[in-house]
Amino acid sequence: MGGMQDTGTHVLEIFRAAEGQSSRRDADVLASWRRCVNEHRLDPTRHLGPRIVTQGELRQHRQESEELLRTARHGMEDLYRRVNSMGYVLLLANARGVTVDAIGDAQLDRELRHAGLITGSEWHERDVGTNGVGACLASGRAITVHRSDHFDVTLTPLSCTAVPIHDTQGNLMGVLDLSHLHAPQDKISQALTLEVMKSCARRIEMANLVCNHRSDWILRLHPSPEFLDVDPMAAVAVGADGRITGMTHNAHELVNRDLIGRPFSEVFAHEFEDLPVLSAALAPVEGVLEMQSGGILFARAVPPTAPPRSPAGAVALPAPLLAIHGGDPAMQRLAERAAKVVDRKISVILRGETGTGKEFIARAMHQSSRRRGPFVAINCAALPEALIESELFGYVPNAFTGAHARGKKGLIHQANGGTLFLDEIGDMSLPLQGRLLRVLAEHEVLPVGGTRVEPVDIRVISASHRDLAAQVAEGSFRQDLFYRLNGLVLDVPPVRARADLEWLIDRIAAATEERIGFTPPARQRLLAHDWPGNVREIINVCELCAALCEGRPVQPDDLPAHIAAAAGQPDRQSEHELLECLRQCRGNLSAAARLAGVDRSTFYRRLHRAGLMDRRQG
Ligand SMILES: Nc1ncnc2c1ncn2[C@@H]1O[C@H](COP(=O)(O)OP(=O)(O)OP(=O)(O)O)[C@@H](O)[C@H]1O
Repeated sequence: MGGMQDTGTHVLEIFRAAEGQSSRRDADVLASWRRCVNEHRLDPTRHLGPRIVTQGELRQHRQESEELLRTARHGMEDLYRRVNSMGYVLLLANARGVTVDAIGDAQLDRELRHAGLITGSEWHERDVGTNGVGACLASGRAITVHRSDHFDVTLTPLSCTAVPIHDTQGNLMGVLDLSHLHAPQDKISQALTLEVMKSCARRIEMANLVCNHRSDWILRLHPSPEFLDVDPMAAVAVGADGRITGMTHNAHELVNRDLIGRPFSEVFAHEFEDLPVLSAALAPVEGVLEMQSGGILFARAVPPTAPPRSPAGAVALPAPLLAIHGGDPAMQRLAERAAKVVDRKISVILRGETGTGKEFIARAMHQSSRRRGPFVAINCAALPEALIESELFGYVPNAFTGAHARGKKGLIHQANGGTLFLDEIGDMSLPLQGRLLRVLAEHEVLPVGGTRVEPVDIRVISASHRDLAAQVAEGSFRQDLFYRLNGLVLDVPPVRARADLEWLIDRIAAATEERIGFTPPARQRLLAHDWPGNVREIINVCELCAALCEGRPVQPDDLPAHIAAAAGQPDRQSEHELLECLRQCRGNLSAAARLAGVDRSTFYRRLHRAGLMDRRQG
């Protein structure tokens, strides 16, 4: 990268600013510099550069950011079309600062890679110093980090304009960043970019609100009437019970008070029943809405486009749990039961074969809960016996030969305020089971070599592919620990028993970097394959296809031979046999499946394969 700032001058300016000297830099940039020096203890003389996460980590980040990716993609493409060939790259980072999507000029590929402006780069301010994504995440505000505003001198040729994207509940979902590799010296050159980016984020949030709140009234808001219909400044969603259910971030600023969950009439000086009057059908001119806090806004109400949500008795699932399946009845039941306990002190055991998504579900439960601490996963079978104790419980300074002089926090401590996921709990040794029991019973950890216990607040989700009750009976698992862990048992079905196979394949395909798609014959082969239990096999196939196809749709020939051949296998029951089972059982799917000698999901899949049923039914 050319145009780098002189290191000495740069470092000096940062240190002076961190000491509180006045500066002509923007206040948000100065605040970030100060955080970097005083809180994160970063050294401006060192080249920090973004870490590039592993492929596995990237897949995980993309899966967790599914809603963000879906929400932002259209807006990103639209924006990129306007700045194409102008030396820009558009990045989408999740709330942890990891780039989960990027659109850039293919001709600049080498330069972009060199600068780390690619998917999988991690831009948290704590690691990389002041940068667009990191500073935007830290402040929650739109920002331009222009050239020498960057903390790391090697980033100073760049100009990065980053805007926050919020979900409909007001939580920061991620950051959209437009970076220029060789921006002009003058920061004012980027003023327009900042405004364009803000408007792009606003429209993304607006589209997301409309898409996620089809059953609610949408109220578009603007301080003046001219833009109300074409580009409203903000919007809120109002549910059938008259309470505000969602908003775009600007609504919060426009109305200047908390909105989510509040009755409409508490925020505005109008009754919920008045909303139809503000709808376009009844009011050819925009309505004037008075706020309870004083002041007025122009408003246009759009009626619901879908029937009301949550019929009596149905559980409203939080988004992360909603995203663990695509209509499989057993998974739906699992998600509903899980949703009921996410914020309770009930221990959960996830039971299922290896690779069925136990950790994936545990993460979704953590994300659905109110716990703000981290999710820490421990594979009890993979930790080396000699290390397991110090890894779990930590140790005090110089606790044993080779120990770190400053001591170390254990994994249990790291999960404080969050969720501890204990995978393969059945493989834990009996002595360690005893120590874990103490942590769970007393809510405190005793580090190795220590004499003072430290309090911890953790929620435990454990997983096992073994039968823990049988292990208790044979004496290899402590009964008292079993009772502590065994609150709610959730059985995770293997892939072969899932009725949402097509959804699962599409979801995993969409999470590949190339976002692969399948031609109809390839899709048919994939659906006809008898998958084993492990989701990882689908991941492997999708990644292989992504590598082989380089962006074009996947053909049957691109699939591994055993899958490409699947459609010709004669293992299927004939259409006649399937229909006969159904007829004998008067259309009762479960009974027909029993009659055919298979489980319900397999029977259902066979019906689908034989073209006798739409996969979305049933
Ligand atoms: N519903 C899903 N959608 C997309 N990917 C999934 C889903 N469920 C699981 N996966 C992916 O499948 C892989 C295996 O899942 P996970 O590690 O959660 O399984 P596990 O049951 O905990 O495995 P193990 O028993 O080996 O620890 C992971 O990469 C995970 O991200």
